[in-house]
Amino acid sequence: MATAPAIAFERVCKGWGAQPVLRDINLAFASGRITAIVGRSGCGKSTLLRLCNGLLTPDAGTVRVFGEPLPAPDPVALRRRIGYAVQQAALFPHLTGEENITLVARLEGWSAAALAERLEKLRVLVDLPADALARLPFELSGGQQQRVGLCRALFLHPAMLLLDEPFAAVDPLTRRDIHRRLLAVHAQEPVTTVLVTHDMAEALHLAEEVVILGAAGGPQVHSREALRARQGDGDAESLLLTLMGEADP
Ligand SMILES: Nc1ncnc2c1ncn2[C@@H]1O[C@H](COP(=O)(O)OP(=O)(O)OP(=O)(O)O)[C@@H](O)[C@H]1O
Repeated sequence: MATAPAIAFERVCKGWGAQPVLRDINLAFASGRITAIVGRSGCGKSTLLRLCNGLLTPDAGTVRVFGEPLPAPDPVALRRRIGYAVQQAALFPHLTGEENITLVARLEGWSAAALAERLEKLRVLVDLPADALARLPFELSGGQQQRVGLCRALFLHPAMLLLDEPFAAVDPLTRRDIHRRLLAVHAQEPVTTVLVTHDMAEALHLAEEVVILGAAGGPQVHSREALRARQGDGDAESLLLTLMGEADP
């Protein structure tokens, strides 16, 4: 029997005032995969992501997460199963790296030993220097803040990871390193991941499936394999950009 998708959008509409943003969206995100969402600025990528964790509610249609329609009976419990990381990391400025990463687990009453074990595992996986844990966010580099944000999003063993341009603000070399780390984490803990990005290379490097949002006929879903087969490795990024342009309503 086929497994249910981790997230399913069924005829979902969302807008602001009279301005429709997402119209009649049907989409499914497979469990355990990384999917990238690309599309022109303002086409509704972040809106779509926030519909996945119930931060926003659709005007019409249904969002199902782990097979259950939102709103979940216990939205806080649902959100704790979903890691969420955004651009600039959005860390609590008055908490150290460690405190940021472990905050919710401490609220949940994890033992000191369990906290320490999980923290060390993630710290090593994302290659965060041990001394960075004791520092406040303003004392960390942008790349270290991103790593702290990633550890925080992953700490509770989420069933789903939502990443909203989390690597946009770091230099290309650091970004490449964090990509490597994210793939290493994903190999060990294959969590369903939805990544919003403007970076076509990032989308193709990290995701097996790329969704172009904002097309007149609805979202276009492309497998990385098919994109590479059509255009060869080097040019898959250009192909994706061309498809995005063609998809303009
Ligand atoms: N809280 C809000 N109130 C009113 N309008 C909003 C709100 N949030 C988003 N919008 C509008 O909805 C549209 C989609 O926004 P969204 O942030 O989802 O786009 P995006 O594709 O992620 O954009 P970008 O690539 O620039 O980050 C935009 O026109 C935005 O101005």
